[in-house]
Amino acid sequence: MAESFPIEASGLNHFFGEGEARKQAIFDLNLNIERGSLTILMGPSGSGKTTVLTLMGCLREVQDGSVKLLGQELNGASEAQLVSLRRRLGFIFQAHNLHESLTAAQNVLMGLQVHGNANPAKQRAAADHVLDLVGLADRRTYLPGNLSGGQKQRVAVARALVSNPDIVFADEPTAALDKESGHTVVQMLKTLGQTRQTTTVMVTHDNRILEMADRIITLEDGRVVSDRVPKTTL
Ligand SMILES: Nc1ncnc2c1ncn2[C@@H]1O[C@H](COP(=O)(O)OP(=O)(O)OP(=O)(O)O)[C@@H](O)[C@H]1O
Repeated sequence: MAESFPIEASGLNHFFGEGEARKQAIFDLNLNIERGSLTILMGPSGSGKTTVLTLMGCLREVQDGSVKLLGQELNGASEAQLVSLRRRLGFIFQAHNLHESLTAAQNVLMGLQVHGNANPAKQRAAADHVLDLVGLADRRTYLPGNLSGGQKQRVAVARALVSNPDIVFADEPTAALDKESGHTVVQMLKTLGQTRQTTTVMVTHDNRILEMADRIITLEDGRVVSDRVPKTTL
């Protein structure tokens, strides 16, 4: 049997507002995303990127059409089904939302909280492992206030990855970073795609990282206007 895609959207529409104020934000989106790939969603402000990311990430209810995530239909899914799916996802946002009073390692451990009462020693080992992966092994006891912007974002990446998610959704993860730190963060996600088959979907305006993607999808006014492979990965 052919393996299914980790993300499949078909005939997806989305609306905001009620009555006269009702406005369609996404129009008939059809998209299959390959396992282990790094896909960038781009497009002008208001084109629907965040709406698509949050629909795919089980953060917004699917109103019309279909989104299948890891084989599970989201349209009509129960809260219990959504909760168990979210445990298989990692999220990285522009505002990294680290807890200022917790060390880097404790912030990363927060990424395992939703996963119940696994062995604390194993959880700490997992947190140390991902901090090592993002090059911050020697900063594990630092508070966010003592880390640079790039280091904080790498802690946020480690927190998203500590549960070994099947899919990572990232919204502008490099916006606050210098070129080198942004490159490091994206390279890390790309490597995970190759080593663990982690699938990443990333919204970005950052032209500096486009060529690192496997696929670039451009939205305009809620529709896909271009779906291409960057020249350098051909
Ligand atoms: N909660 C909301 N209520 C009403 N309209 C919304 C809401 N969220 C988004 N929209 C509208 O839906 C459309 C798509 O918005 P979305 O935030 O997905 O765009 P975007 O491409 O992510 O933009 P940006 O790059 O500015 O973040 C826009 O017209 C926006 O005004």
